Amino acid sequence: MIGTGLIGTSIALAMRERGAEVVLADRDAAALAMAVELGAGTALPADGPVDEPADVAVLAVPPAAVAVTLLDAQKRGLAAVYTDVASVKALPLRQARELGCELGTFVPGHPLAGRERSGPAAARADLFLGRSWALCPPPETEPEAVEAVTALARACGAEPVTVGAEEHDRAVALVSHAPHVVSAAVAARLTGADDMALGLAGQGLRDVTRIAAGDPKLWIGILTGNAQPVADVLEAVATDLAVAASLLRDGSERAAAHVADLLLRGNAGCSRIPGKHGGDPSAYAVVQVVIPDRPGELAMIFQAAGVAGVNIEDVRIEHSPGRPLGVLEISVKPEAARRLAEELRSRGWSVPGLA
Ligand SMILES: NC(=O)c1ccc[n+]([C@@H]2O[C@H](COP(=O)([O-])OP(=O)(O)OC[C@H]3O[C@@H](n4cnc5c(N)ncnc54)[C@H](O)[C@@H]3O)[C@@H](O)[C@H]2O)c1
Ligand SMILES: O=C(O)C(=O)C[C@]1(C(=O)O)C=C[C@@H](O)C=C1
Repeated sequence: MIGTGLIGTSIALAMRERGAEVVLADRDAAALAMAVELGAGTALPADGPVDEPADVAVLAVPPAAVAVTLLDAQKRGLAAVYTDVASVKALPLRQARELGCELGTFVPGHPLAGRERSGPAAARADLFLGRSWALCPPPETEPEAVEAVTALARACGAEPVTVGAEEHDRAVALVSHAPHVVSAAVAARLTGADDMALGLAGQGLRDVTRIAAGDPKLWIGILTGNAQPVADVLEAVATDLAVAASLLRDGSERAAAHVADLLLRGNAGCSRIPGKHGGDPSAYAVVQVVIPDRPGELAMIFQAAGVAGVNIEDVRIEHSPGRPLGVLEISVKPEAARRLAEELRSRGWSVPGLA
């Protein structure tokens, strides 16, 4: 593993859980030491060739560092197969080609999972469970190399998806990169907000701005590395926003109907975002349980689900800090929803829906 930040350490931890031997490197000694301390693997000697090449070397460094890191790793003979995890794919591949890297053993990759925090301390072995992992091998890549990286992605619990580098970049401009900029633009409005306004912030603002907390240094590399596709999406979003603003100023009923059209298109777009397993999000039923803010409450609810023989597919907690109650939303197979609701009611919890 070269690069022991959030993604590199998360992959290393996931592979360690599956019993793999992992060797780690990072130019930042503190990041490397933390990853070793977390049990992600052992440190690779700083330079020179290695006695025994690894099966796969993962380059988990910023997009602009991928090609030079690949060249260096290949010169050292670190592994049989190489992959990276950068959020953009055409740029590192083009740079790798220009630098004369060996492309037969290189499988550009991108796990579609992450966090708004950087560094090894934020790493999680379960980060990739149920997520897509894009693989963008160029024509030169050997099938055995693709197979090895496919197996790595699967071992981390992800679902490999093979796609061309340019097509990948256009897709993530829409589903990841432009949304990041939009989130940042909303959050940026808050810098001058007064404390009273900020005190009124609810979950909506937190949902829209979570990713805006991401590392600007990493993100500027991602955005400039995928500039044209991101700019295309941002221009379309900006047009929608400008039209909505001028319609709201207009204030007429006809104008309100046009704004409502944007909101309806928003609903339609939301409903197209796949659920946890990449399937139809409506495939699960949601059981809502009112929970008192007491220690042990969640454990008891999960135990009750186990007693009822109900597999929990996903959970989410809605609660306003400082309030004594919250709502636990448990996603289950539709046929199990009523059984779970009855079990929870029989144990004294309030389950308002599913009469
Ligand atoms: N953060 C996310 O949500 C996310 C998700 C998927 C993919 N990615 C991609 O994963 C890669 C790593 O991102 P991260 O979030 O783990 O960042 P990070 O900042 O947590 O970690 C990056 C690590 O790479 C190291 N590094 C930088 N240049 C290096 C070099 N030349 N040689 C060796 N080490 C070097 C840094 O010291 C750092 O420890 C990026 O390419 C990013 O686009 C990020
Ligand atoms: O969930 C987050 O915090 C992320 O930023 C993850 C996210 C994404 O947009 O989904 C961000 C960039 C990566 O390349 C892959 C995943």
